[in-house]
Amino acid sequence: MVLGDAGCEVTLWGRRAEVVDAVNSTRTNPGYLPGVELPPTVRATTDPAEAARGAEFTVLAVPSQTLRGNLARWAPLLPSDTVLVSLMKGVELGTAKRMSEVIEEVAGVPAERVAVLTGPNLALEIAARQPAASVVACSDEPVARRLQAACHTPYFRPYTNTDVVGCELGGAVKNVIALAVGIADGMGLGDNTKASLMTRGLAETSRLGAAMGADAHTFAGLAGMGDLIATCSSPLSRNHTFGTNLGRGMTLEQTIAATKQTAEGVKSCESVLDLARRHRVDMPLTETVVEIVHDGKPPMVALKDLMARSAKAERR
Ligand SMILES: NC(=O)C1=CN([C@@H]2O[C@H](COP(=O)(O)OP(=O)(O)OC[C@H]3O[C@@H](n4cnc5c(N)ncnc54)[C@H](O)[C@@H]3O)[C@@H](O)[C@H]2O)C=CC1
Ligand SMILES: O=C(CO)COP(=O)(O)O
Repeated sequence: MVLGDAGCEVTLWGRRAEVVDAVNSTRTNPGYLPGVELPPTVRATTDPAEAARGAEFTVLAVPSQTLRGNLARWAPLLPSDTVLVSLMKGVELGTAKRMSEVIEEVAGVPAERVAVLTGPNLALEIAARQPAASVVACSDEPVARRLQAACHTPYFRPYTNTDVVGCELGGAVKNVIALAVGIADGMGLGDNTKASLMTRGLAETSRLGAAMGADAHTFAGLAGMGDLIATCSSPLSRNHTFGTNLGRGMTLEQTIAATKQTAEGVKSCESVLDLARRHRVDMPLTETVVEIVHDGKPPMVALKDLMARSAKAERR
């Protein structure tokens, strides 16, 4: 919708024929975005070759853990000069790779042909065409500027950045922190607790970023603090809602059953912790989320353990 509103010709690929037909015949996607009118320049197809044909940008927005398998099928169909754009906010389980790294590896393209779009961009608010800012990151700045022009509309304001690592980490780790804040919400805890989790969550994201060569400024920007605030405060966030349900006492199975869409942090908390261990970075909040979500640790016990950690300086 954003690309179409910005004047691009867009071909969406979808795996379900009934969704593709609905988009083409009604110009809406009733299952996901009821009532949102898509621009006339947006069409849909179930044929990936048709979607890829002649694409200046190939925008990838499948759940992170499915990217490798999907892209392996699409890669041979892509134009040789297309720029691949990741909207995904996750880290691959097993490899601990960021989405742009998976793209480079599977599509066999250099980093200059891979870009990332990220920021405080809750889908339902964007679909309502409410004003929002965002970041388009690419190691090749002219490519970032081309993508910026392609998605700039009166309601969507993208800024360029060349720090791909920092932008991707900001997007993936904030989902883990949003789970923690949601859990606190579900436990009935107040704003001091939530602000403390968000701030210390950003501190551990920045520590990981420093170890991985990211620019510290990125975490104070839209891809870091901006997205963290939106996701941790909004009832529209799937990660925040997932955490709230856990904090209210629902089991993991009940919470998964109640979640219709992707809550990336549920899987990525494990791959972020894997990354932290590979880089020898202490990420106590991420570790706590893994313990609650995957090891069944009761949230109240987890919180007590977090608070009982040894006293530290704020900046290390
Ligand atoms: N929804 C949001 O507000 C935002 C989402 N994102 C990111 O975008 C990425 C995708 O998220 P959403 O679109 O919200 O998730 P979603 O769960 O709403 O939708 C993902 C789409 O992929 C399809 N899908 C699911 N499994 C698939 C598979 N194995 N192969 C092919 N297609 C599959 C689904 O049918 C659906 O159409 C995530 O990484 C998320 O973090 C980023 C910014 C905002
Ligand atoms: O990334 C998002 C907003 O920027 C969406 O967050 P959720 O995936 O938690 O809904």
